[in-house]
Amino acid sequence: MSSEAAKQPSLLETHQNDDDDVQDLQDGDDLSCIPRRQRFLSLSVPPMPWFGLDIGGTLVKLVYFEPSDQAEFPESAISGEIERVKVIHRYLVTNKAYGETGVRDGHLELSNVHINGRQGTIHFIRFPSCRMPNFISLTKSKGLAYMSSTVCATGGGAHKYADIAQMELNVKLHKFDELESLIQGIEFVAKYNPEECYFWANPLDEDACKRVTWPWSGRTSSDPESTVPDGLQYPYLVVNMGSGVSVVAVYGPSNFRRVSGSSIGGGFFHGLCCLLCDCESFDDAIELAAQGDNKKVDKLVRDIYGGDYELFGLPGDTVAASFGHMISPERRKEASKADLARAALVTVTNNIGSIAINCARSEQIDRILFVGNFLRVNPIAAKSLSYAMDYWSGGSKKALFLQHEGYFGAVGCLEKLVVVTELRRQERVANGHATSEESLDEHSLSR
Ligand SMILES: Nc1ncnc2c1ncn2[C@@H]1O[C@H](COP(=O)(O)OP(=O)(O)OP(=O)(O)O)[C@@H](O)[C@H]1O
Ligand SMILES: CC(C)(CO)[C@@H](O)C(=O)NCCC(=O)O
Repeated sequence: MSSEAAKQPSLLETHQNDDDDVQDLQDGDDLSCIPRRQRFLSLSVPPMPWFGLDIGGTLVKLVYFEPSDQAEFPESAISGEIERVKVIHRYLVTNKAYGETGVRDGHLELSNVHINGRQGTIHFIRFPSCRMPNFISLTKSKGLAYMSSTVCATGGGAHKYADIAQMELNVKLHKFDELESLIQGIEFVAKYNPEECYFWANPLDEDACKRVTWPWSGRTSSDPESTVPDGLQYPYLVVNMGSGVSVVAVYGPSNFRRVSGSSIGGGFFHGLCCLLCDCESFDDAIELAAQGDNKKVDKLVRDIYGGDYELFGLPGDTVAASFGHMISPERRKEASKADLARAALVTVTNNIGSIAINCARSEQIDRILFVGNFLRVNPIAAKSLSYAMDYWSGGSKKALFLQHEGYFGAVGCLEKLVVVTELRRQERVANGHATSEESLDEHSLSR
């Protein structure tokens, strides 16, 4: 972090785009001077802006819904409130970076989606979880919390930060379970993006290897003439590779079970690379690993057998012992930082692959969906998992991947606005404040 940035430890150090005219949130701006209007809070639909927040062990994922339909503001909205929403909106969508650490993944933007009865675009933003205290201070100092008095949050941090949000911001976090949000988010995004799901064909063949779309739409296709291959039908297995790893078997909408997990995940890889290779960031660690050779570090089956372990079908180039060569001082001298980073990557990937195939076998599931930010900028892991699922299942099980990798929890949480709206409506009906329209609205709480 630059010394300039260090003086301003907030997410709000803007890196503006080329457009000089963009009106932005500046350090002097304080939106809380615009009076809070009870009118908004008296409606059952939560006030804009709408956010979904997934506060994970390493990264916070923030998704922001930008309405594109006409009813952006209720007729009752006052100009101050409208201005405030517009300023926040401009700030979020005209910047690609927020300070040193916040990033908007513009390439993932998802338009024409429907959330809570509104049509619009979802924007995807992430920043390190260690910046949460700065995020809260910023939200407080800029008065942003006045608008979003209803925040849907998931991930461990939704619990960890609930009291602080209440005390510092007077904001109630509506907490939703991270795995339920994850599955809901996956199904939501895949429904809107036909290109979302893909697999790697010929994963280990550099020339023939390619990404192939796996049409999700196939899951609902009843057209017997259809040549579209099967989509992601139930049941499917989700392997969420975040800081830690959770494995979830999904049998139908709202019917899922966490079947396994592991602490040897993205956090382990990142931590080990910082320790052994002096990496400053996850992206550095991945870049370094791409240049390394794990065979200089890992002991292979052929190092032990002189070839394959035929009786039990273990090929000679299978890793027998991760980091196994490192007991030798000579080998330690020969192994470069890149080799160590590659070995760390292979260790984590193999461990996850092994858990995934065992879970898929015991649950009798053929489609294995790998998600989570460990897969960000990490095709080595994705290709290796693809090969492993195919090899160890004799071709019966398939590794599938999703474009929005680590954002599904936040999206599922955003969709939970439907639940919050319903709760607000019920509260208003119970208190005798509901309009006749609200009283008649039988919004579904089914998901
Ligand atoms: N820019 C990044 N900074 C830090 N880690 C990153 C980054 N990009 C990818 N990663 C990897 O993604 C992992 C975090 O993934 P993800 O955001 O899905 O999980 P999380 O929600 O933080 O963790 P958990 O679900 O275990 O609470 C890190 O451990 C790291 O391996
Ligand atoms: C603790 C969570 C669920 C937090 O997201 C995740 O980091 C995880 O699944 N870790 C692995 C825990 C285990 O060993 O099962």
